Amino acid sequence: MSIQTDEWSQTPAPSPRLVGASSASPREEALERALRPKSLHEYVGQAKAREQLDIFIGAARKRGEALDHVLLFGPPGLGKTTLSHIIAAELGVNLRQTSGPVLEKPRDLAALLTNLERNDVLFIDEIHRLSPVVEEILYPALEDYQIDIMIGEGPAARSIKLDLQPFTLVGATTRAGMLTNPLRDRFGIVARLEFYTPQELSRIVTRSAGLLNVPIDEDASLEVATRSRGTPRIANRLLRRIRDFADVKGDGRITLEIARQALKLLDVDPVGFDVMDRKLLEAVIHRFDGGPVGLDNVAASIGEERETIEDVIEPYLIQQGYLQRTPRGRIATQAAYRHFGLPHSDTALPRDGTLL
Ligand SMILES: Nc1ncnc2c1ncn2[C@@H]1O[C@H](COP(=O)(O)OP(=O)(O)OP(=O)(O)O)[C@@H](O)[C@H]1O
Ligand SMILES: [Mg+2]
Repeated sequence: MSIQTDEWSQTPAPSPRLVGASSASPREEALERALRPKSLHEYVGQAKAREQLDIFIGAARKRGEALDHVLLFGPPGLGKTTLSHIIAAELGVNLRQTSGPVLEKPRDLAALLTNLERNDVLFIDEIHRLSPVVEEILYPALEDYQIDIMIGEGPAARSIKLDLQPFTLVGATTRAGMLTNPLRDRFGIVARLEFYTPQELSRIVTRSAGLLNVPIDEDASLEVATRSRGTPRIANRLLRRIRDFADVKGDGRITLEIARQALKLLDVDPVGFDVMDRKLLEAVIHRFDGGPVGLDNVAASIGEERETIEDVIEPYLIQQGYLQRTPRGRIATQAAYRHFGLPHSDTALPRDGTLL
């Protein structure tokens, strides 16, 4: 199996955060690649997605057919890119990788599609950001392994059909809701990736520590796991920073005490919230009286993009029950007040004068 990354796959890096979930510098990305599990067997957690893929991949292999198209969705850093590589590896085929925003013209995608070999995997990251004209090319490609291309110009121009090799599209997105219906309907396998439990993350931390040759105590590994916002990318980043701390302040071994001290220095609080999580919750509580407050107001108030709030910050806060998304806006829950040691006034909740 070979992995080819073409010129189109270089997306601009999002704004860096200390240990945030988004992809960061090329160096961070290289380290991330080194820690990536290479087989379904090594891939921790996501039992449902793993089981599904295991069966469908096995069946496709047995029949020598292309796997059905796969859509992976979920918050950043949960393992979508990792899983796409694993799918190609398990199928024993090539992986071609690109992303929605860099496929500007139909011919960019056509060139990729016509170069695919039989049963190859085409991975399109951020597939919700495909332009409509490019998406149009994709429909017949996905359905009948065919594309229509224009030959010539002016009155002599004509459209011809080109046959493609059977292939599997793996699409990844942080927002399934932003996919058009016709595109979403063309995926036979849809896997939603969930936040990981501390136990699962602890296995990932221990595995990564082994690969990095860092001795780590079991309780320290669980501590890092508990404070990683349910996200393997964050767990691995924290591990690397704590390793530096252990080298300088200790003898290189990550003990519970070393982990705690390092996490404090990294400004990661006991439940794993980072600076941005706290900033958002505190804004809703203090500036908007606990909410409901609209997303634009929150964004302006903390100086962060709407998309970053929706894709990166909010999902974990909502999943953990600190924030609620309602039609009238965001509301800080009792748990959020408790987290900051503040009294929660229930009477403040129905803001429109109605009583519960
Ligand atoms: N199930 C897993 N088991 C072990 N490690 C994992 C798992 N999932 C992810 N990781 C680790 O987390 C890192 C981030 O995963 P990955 O890049 O696949 O996330 P992503 O969902 O593609 O994120 P983004 O939305 O930002 O593209 C990987 O480098 C990998 O080491
Ligand atoms: Mg990715």
